[in-house]
Amino acid sequence: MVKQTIQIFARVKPAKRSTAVYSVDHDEHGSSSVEFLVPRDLADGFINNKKESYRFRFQKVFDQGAKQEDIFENIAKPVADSVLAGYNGTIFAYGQTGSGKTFTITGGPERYSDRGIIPRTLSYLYQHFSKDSSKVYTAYISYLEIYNDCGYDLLDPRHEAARLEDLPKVTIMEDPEQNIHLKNLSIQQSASEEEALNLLFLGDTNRMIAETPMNQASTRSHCIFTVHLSSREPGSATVCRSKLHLVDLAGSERVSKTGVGGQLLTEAKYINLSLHYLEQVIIALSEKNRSHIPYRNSMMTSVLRDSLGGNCMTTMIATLSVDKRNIDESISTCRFAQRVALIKNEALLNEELDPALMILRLKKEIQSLREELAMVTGEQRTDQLTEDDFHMLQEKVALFLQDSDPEAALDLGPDLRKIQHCFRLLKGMVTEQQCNQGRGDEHPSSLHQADQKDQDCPTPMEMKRLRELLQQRDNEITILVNMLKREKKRAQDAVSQLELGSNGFVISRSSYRTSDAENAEGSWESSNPRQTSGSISSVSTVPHPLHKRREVEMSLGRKEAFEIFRRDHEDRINIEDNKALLKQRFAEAKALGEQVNKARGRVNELKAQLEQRRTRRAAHGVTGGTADPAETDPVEEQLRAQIEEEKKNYKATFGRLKALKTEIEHLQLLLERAKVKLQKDFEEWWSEEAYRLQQAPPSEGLGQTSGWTPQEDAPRFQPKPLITRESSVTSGASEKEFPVRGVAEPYSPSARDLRNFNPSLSSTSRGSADRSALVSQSSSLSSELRTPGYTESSIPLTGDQQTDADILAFVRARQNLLQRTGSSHQ
Ligand SMILES: Nc1ncnc2c1ncn2[C@@H]1O[C@H](COP(=O)(O)OP(=O)(O)OP(=O)(O)O)[C@@H](O)[C@H]1O
Repeated sequence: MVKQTIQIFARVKPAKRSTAVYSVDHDEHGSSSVEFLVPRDLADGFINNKKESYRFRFQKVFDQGAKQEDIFENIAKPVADSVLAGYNGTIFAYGQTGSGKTFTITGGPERYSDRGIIPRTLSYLYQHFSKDSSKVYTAYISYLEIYNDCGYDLLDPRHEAARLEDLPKVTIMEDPEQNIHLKNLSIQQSASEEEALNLLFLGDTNRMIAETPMNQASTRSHCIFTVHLSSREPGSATVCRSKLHLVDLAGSERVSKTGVGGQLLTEAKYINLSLHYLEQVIIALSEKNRSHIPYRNSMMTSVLRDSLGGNCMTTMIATLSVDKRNIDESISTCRFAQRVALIKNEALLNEELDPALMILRLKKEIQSLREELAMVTGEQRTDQLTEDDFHMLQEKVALFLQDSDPEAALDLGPDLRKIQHCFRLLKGMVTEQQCNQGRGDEHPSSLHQADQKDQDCPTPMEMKRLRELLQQRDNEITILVNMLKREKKRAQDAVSQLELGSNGFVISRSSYRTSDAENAEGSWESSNPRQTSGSISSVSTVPHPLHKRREVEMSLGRKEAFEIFRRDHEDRINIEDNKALLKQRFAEAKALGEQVNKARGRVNELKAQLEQRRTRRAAHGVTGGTADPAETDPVEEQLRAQIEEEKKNYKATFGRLKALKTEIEHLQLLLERAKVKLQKDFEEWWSEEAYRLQQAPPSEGLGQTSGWTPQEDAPRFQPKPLITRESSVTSGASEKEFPVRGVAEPYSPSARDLRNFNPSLSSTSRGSADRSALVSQSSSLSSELRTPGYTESSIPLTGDQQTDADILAFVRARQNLLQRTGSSHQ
């Protein structure tokens, strides 16, 4: 058992604006402290120039310049090492919104070097698995989001979540031993780093997709990424199981400061409530003699119960923002950390016997005991030995006696009849020898005769010995039968234990959600997951998380709009940079691949030369040449040295290629995610604009300056599920007003609507100025429709073939009419 207080670290986020007065000091013991100097309030009308100083001690404080690599090396690596050694580990980030929790735990979305603790730890763990051949490792991953005290499974494999509520709901269950079970949380096997990263990106993407402007999940929810690890030495029945929780908590700011209302206030209350409960748990734990710790008050504290005051090595990272306006929040984050540092955990090595392996072992033991028992009782062989058997046994005994080796054994197999017969033979020989010694050697008799005689008239001494032997055998049989019974009972117990799943693991055994409480309990992995119930075996490989999302079908106009939206999107530069980097990395990988192949080719070539050289030397020796085969050949030596050199070369290049592959995969995932985000932003913008046009009064809407009536231009749309405004969408008025089909059809703002639109502003923060710009562009579109020079591509189309055909027919008819009446140029 390792007793350890929770380790606390602080990280200061790089500041853009003017910062408060603060300093970071490192002492000679390796720990550091951060100090804030805050001006005293203006009091009683006179200026007090004194400053209040707040100093907080941490294991280490990482100032603004700290790299992700430093954070991993100093904070995450030691925790990962203890998880590999079989202890549970938790790292959680705590701090106000925007202070860098997600950046620290998951990483930034732009650069490979911005990878956070999760991807780096996964890399480290899988590298360790491949290096350590003394153990067999298995890793499973789960990703839980807690929002408004409800749990959601972020690894939902259906990839269709448009809202958080679409994700499977995870609930907490507690067994009589007070172990927490998370029902409906999928735990997916991950055989490689790539699969694990795919799962991380799948979870992050589900989180992002489910996020709406009303629910900025990253800010308002807690996320727990867990690696469930099991390891065992080959053939051993002892399994080491450990868990690593990497936790990104919700923003810790106080409600009063956030100035929120309505739905947001409810959410903020929940966040603050759960962080308040976290604080209560931490206060209770840091107080001596407190028997009740209020874990059950919130889902988050229930899930993290082991990490706080339990069987876990826990580390907290306090993320600090040193902007002037955030200084009080940073101070309260530091205060929280100081309390956390008082909590003592007791981490245990999570070793247990694998029931399945135990059963196998016991079965083997039972089988060998059965054989032994059968041998002792001879119960399985009731038939008589044949003449041939007698003959063969006689020969064996003779050979055994002739063998001068004192260790020589008489191998008769588990057959009591044969053993007894041989004993009789040997006894006869001994008796005969004794008789001969008494009477001289005048009556040598055959072994068989001795056997007969022995059987006919046993001496009293022999009788006594035989009785003793019989008694001994009876005792042996009783002992063996008892042992057998005991083993059988143990095996049965182990089977029932396996069925009950009564080990210390607290997460549902089946990979995908289980529908009943029974299935939710028990071990999350058996020695052979493919044989367990549930579908854990079916998820050994993870499809690319983002490819499975349904492609949004776009009309031509919408595609054009999307192109412009993309061109002007704030992420475009990053995307382009990453694309260029990816291209460069691909080229490097190609070159390295060629180098690897060349090095391999050279090794093979040198090996062939070496072989040839050896053959030639051998042939030379055979044909009477002078070369001494024992003598070292300098050419051969040189070839060997060259091979070694090339091999080193090959290994180094191959290592670089492997690292490059990881980087390429990461970049690809970043690009995929950026693509999904872009698509999502576009959809949101599109729905919002269509909605706004729908709501706009005629004077503001289309057709104000044209002969194209407002009714004709009234936009129709079907909003995306991310923003639900069904009530306004289905307003009867707009349905009636549409003259072409008489039913509400989706409306697509034309690409022209977007020409001067600046998507660098998020859909939520975009101001009304942009919207009116857009509206005026949209209205100019109607005037185009009046002119004979318009092209069909400039007409707002819906993407629905039939509707578009109707619109175009209507526009053509209208133009014909205008031409005929001579009003086309009015
Ligand atoms: N150490 C850092 N170096 C560079 N950029 C950072 C750093 N920390 C945070 N950032 C940037 O600051 C912004 C906010 O960070 P982040 O999203 O990690 O904050 P957070 O604490 O997780 O916020 P929330 O509570 O809303 O989830 C992001 O754009 C992030 O990339």
